Amino acid sequence: MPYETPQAAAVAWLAYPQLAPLPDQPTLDWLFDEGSLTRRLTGLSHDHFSVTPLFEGWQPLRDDECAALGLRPGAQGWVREVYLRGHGQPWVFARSVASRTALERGGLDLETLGSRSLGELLFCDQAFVRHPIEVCSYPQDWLPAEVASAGLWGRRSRFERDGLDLLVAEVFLPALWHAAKEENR
Ligand SMILES: C=C(O[C@@H]1C=C(C(=O)O)C=C[C@H]1O)C(=O)O
Repeated sequence: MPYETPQAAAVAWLAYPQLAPLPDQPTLDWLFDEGSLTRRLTGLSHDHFSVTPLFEGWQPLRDDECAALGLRPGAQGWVREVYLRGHGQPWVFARSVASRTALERGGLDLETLGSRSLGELLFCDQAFVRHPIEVCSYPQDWLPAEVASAGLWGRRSRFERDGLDLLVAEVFLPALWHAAKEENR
């Protein structure tokens, strides 16, 4: 199951100009990097990168997701939740969603993605345009229990191709920050 929660956990997604105080530079550098996170993690892990699906299925999307995708509240969508792992450790929790109507119009098969990275698909297809990244302190209740903790940075952005919108949210877990620090020592 995805980590369904009361919608009340209000989440404030902020674009870069709205962010005050700013986090430190290494954090900003990860949060607002517009390149493929899959590729960056593959590099950081020296090719010991993997994707583990946690949940994939149709669900009513959360209110903040419907708002970002311009859908009515409670609209159905495809939900894919995964860990992006380095050396087998969960480094990032990612949740990607798209509306059922947009997916049914065609062109993107998320159901058969499995442990292949969605990032490869998005970044290999030049037609996808990435919209500006927004960040938040990700609600603890929306994380899998084994990594749930308050105050973790999350980010999201919309990838768009011919009217098909995919909203990708990524939450940076403590093991990622640890690995990134080690790399810079
Ligand atoms: C958007 C990207 O794709 C990543 C891969 C995902 C997946 O396979 O489900 C989910 C979110 C992303 O972190 C990326 O690599 O930048």
